Amino acid sequence: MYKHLIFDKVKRQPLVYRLTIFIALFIALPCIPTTFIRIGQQNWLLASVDGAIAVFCFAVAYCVMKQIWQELMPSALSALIALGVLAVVVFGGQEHLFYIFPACIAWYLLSKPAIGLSIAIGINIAILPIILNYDKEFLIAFYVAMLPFILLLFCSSKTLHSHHTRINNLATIDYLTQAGNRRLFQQDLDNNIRNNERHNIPCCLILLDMDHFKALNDEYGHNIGDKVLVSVAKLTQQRLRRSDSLYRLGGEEFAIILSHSNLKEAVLAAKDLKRYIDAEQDSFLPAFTVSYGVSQYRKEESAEDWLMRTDKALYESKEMGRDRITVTH
Ligand SMILES: Nc1nc2c(ncn2[C@@H]2O[C@H](COP(=O)(O)OP(=O)(O)OP(=O)(O)O)[C@@H](O)[C@H]2O)c(=O)[nH]1
Repeated sequence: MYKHLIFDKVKRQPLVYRLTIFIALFIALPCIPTTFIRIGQQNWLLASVDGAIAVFCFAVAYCVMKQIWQELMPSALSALIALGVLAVVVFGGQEHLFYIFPACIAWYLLSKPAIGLSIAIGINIAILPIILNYDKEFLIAFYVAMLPFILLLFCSSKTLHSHHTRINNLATIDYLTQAGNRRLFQQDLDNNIRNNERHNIPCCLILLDMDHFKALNDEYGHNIGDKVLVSVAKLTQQRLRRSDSLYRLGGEEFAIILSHSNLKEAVLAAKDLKRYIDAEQDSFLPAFTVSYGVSQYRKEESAEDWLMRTDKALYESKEMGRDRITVTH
């Protein structure tokens, strides 16, 4: 019964944690009998090294399972790897090689991949002269045993990468239109301002706001309204250059940051976009128009001031009758 409870707990962990628990147990379990064998041989040094490794790995598995002390894990694993290298180099315990590599992989899984990989490669190169003195059969057995871990490394790096991309998308992409969200907009706006201040790279902003969207929603329903929003984002994305990015600021308001563009180029881009959106609308959806505000970043202006200035231009478009572009200089 208790066994099942533990198994269930492990099964509920994310894949990366499950792999780490597996690796920690893979290292810990063989260390128990070897500790007793060393005690029998009265080899106290290696007995304490093996005992320490077993305790260490059980502690790592426990902490990962309980998801506690995560921030201590890289240090714990570093200590484990150091202990392994010490055992190999100083005491000549060649079987300790078997956990250095998995421990590096656990390091890689739990922390930054680049650091984990560098440690794994660095340690393997460092202990190469010692390994080369071992007999051939041992080396073949060692690398064959390590093969599943190398495969694990590749599989887990793919999983980690896709997890990372998913989390990043959830945090920065608008779920409806797949444009960047307001948080990403704020970040990119700051980055563009920094680039302008440091390298004098011009950047522009276009704000877009759907006209009479409330009326469209009221007449055709919220679902059709959503489809219109998706369609606006799609048409806009089709027209943007690689260096331009689209964001949904909320409701029916969008923004485009044009990195590397001056005001003249931004006005041309806005006119071209307006023409395209007006001409290419989906015939299955109700017709709509959009108002625009265009501006270029002015030196030493804050992000809020720049946004407010562009918003004023957009407001002017609305005031003047909508379905038009207003430029602020
Ligand atoms: N379908 C849909 N509607 C939304 C969404 N977010 C906001 N809206 C609606 O967008 C409408 C915006 O209305 P207003 O701010 O009055 O703007 P408007 O009717 O476009 O008028 P003007 O901007 O002055 O032309 C509101 O009715 C909101 O409910 C959304 O995600 N989907």
